[in-house]
Amino acid sequence: MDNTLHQRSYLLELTNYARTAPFLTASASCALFLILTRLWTGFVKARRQSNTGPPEKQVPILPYWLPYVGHAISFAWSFDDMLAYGRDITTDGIFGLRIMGSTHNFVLMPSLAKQIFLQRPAALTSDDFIHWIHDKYFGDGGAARKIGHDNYHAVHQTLTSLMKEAFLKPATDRTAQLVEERTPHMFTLSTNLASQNEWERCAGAVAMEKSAVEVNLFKLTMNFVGDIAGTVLMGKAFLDNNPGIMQDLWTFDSGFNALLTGVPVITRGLTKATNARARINSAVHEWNHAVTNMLDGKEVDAKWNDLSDVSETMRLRLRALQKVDADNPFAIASNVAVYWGLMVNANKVIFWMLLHIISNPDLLETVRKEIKPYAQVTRSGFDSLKLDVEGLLKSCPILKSCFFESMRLYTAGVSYKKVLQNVTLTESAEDAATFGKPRPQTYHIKTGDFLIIPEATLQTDPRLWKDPSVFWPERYLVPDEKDPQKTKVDSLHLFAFGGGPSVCKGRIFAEREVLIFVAALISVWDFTPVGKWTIPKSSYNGTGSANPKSDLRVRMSRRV
Ligand code: HEM
Repeated sequence: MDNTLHQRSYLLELTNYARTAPFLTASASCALFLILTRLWTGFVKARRQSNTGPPEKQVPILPYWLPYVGHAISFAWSFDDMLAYGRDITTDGIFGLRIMGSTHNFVLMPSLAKQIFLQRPAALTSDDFIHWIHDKYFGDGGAARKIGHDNYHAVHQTLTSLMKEAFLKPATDRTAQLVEERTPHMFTLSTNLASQNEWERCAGAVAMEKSAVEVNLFKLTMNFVGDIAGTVLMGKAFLDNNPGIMQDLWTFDSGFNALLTGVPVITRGLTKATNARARINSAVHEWNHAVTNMLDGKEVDAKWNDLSDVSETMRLRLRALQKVDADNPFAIASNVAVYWGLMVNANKVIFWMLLHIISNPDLLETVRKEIKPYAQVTRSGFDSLKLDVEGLLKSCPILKSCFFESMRLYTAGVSYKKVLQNVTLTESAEDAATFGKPRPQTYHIKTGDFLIIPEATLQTDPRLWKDPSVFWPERYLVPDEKDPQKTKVDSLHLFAFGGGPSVCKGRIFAEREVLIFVAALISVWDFTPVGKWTIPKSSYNGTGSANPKSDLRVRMSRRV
């Protein structure tokens, strides 16, 4: 009785105090609430983290301070730091973040990633993620969502044509032909800037003594590759009629992260990105109409007279868009997405791979020796470079291994899936041992959660890759089981192109493109640094492939 009275008077005293100092009381209550949330979520994580408990368990979620909001702020601030932190503090194959009321499970083990790739689209879908990108980044105003599941997929499935011969053969042949024609004659060095090729103008090309040329290597690579790749996908007329389109694309790409948040335009950079997007969308809108009319046998404006070189995939997409009677915002965003996907990944990988090879004299010599039979250079006028693409793809293991290593270090793809049906994932014994766990464990992922494979986090995990920050050209050369005297190239646990139904459909072409450009450039040109060789730090506009934080100036001179 005495005790109860004592408690009541204490409560009364507390209430009176709160009335006299409401601000202080509210602040103290908030702080207490946050601390309790942090303690409780920390406790739950520690329990779930246990590697010695039952083999089946729920995903450990990193502790957080704010209910509902969870990790949203730190994730938006720097998602790669957040993911690296999550990876480094857990031995599990998966960890969770709470973001605005939903659970996002990040997968760290290759064996779990492979199981995710095997799930049917009825269990996991990327649609929500893709629709969000279409809405916020490509600016379709939600058209991809509104057009309905069946219509959306009727258009989407045309992407598989990127992996079929009807696209691949002409696209590879055209790329090789343009690279052969242009690589030995990259520079006009005209004193009139307007007469220069776009890539030399953008690269600030300057003629030096002994017929050397000084350029900014990243800008040169982006624009030289972009011009050819864009021509191969969309046809020459698209670039001829839109001379500023590539520069607009780089500006648009630089706004990826910011546009994706959907925050209204506030900075100058974002305004520039939005304006560039408007110009790209308008160019693709006009092109969509011209090519559709051409396919229908209708008359087209004289400037679109020759559309015979539009790629098979883009023709199929325009037919599919016509069939589902797509409105303009959906038709535009659908085709801009493919053009953008083609333009902002492979050329960056080419830059990094080229730089690692040319800045390492021993590696350069080895690769040149390996590719020599498949990249022949002579001084004979315009026919001075001949590429054997088949040979480059199949008989140049070091070149291919350098490609994988560049992908590992300089791409950050993300496979983002919503869980439509409960999913169970089990770690392999090998992965569990690699992560230092006494045994593999199984996780149950609930409907409504998200499952994400952050490729860059896996690609730089020291448990999976020895010296993960080192560019190691021979990393993927493994003994051939059929003939132990020989080595073969194995991509190991590299999933830079994602996997499962949403896997990168451009991956076969991308590999060909990268090997063709790198082989051609190092066969025709010698590169020396202005100053000394440095590998710049990399940064991402979001996911995708890395940009260098600074460009680097090099001198190029013809070898033969
Ligand atoms: C080295 C260069 C490239 C890298 C690293 C890369 C990476 C990726 C990744 C990580 C995805 C998402 C996969 C997933 O959700 O699991 C993707 C999707 C895609 N990529 Fe690539 N990509 C590259 C080059 C290309 C090229 C040259 C094209 C040609 C057009 C292309 C077209 C696409 C398309 C259309 C998709 C969407 C697939 C779908 O939703 O079904 N990519 N890419």
